[in-house]
Amino acid sequence: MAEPLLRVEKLVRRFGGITATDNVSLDVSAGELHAIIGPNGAGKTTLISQLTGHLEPHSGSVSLAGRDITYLPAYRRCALGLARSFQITSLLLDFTAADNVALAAQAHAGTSFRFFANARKERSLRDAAHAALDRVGLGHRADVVVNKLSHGERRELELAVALASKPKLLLLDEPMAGLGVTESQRMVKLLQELRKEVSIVLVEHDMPAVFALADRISVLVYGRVIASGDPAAIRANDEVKRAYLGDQHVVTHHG
Ligand SMILES: Nc1ncnc2c1ncn2[C@@H]1O[C@H](COP(=O)(O)OP(=O)(O)OP(=O)(O)O)[C@@H](O)[C@H]1O
Repeated sequence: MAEPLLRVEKLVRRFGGITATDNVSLDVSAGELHAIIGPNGAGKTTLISQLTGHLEPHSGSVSLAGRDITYLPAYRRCALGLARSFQITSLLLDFTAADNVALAAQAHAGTSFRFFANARKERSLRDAAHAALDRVGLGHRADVVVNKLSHGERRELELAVALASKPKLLLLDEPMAGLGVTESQRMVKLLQELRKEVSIVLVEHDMPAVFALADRISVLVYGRVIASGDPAAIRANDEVKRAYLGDQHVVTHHG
């Protein structure tokens, strides 16, 4: 079998007496959309932070395309093709949508933020920014200051920012959070498009969205993966039903 794009092995991270990720292991193949679900406090964000390099594990390992990245700093992982879209917005509110993406493209290209004036003018950065904005359907809003964008548009812009580094693997932490029904349907459609080009790890509480999008789902409860499988297997898993899905209305109206 081909080597997975991402391999997580026995990742342990404690906070005082809490084991936030407790021997978490999972594989993500190239082209896969792998969702991670679980109740509040299950360790999803802690897991993502260890994948991006914002948090060090106490033990275990993470490898990307066969390379051990467990202790690489975040910027080196980004250069290797890992991008994260944050649960809490990291956009520059007084800058335009295009500026935000151009800056991300510039950071990826390795040039200093001191030369931001150039990010605006530099043709290749501007083109990369517009291409990323087009991919998320925000091309027509390129020159709008982030402050004037709607919440849904900001979420889309965060995706464009993440795409600016041309990632192999995109880590998305609750992209649907705070979106209304129409906006989250748009986000699902957008992710359905993006997943054709980039592998995705998706942490999300919106179960209809997860079940509409995922190839595979891992369920975290108290820091442990209690099940991993395709959506049908997860939906039918008794332990998952007991621990998490319970009576939740798991339908696929985003389909
Ligand atoms: N910096 C920290 N210091 C202390 N405890 C932490 C820290 N970060 C997370 N925790 C604890 O680790 C556990 C896992 O938290 P985490 O935020 O990873 O869960 P989550 O599944 O992402 O939750 P949510 O769905 O609410 O975002 C929780 O018990 C949390 O209180």
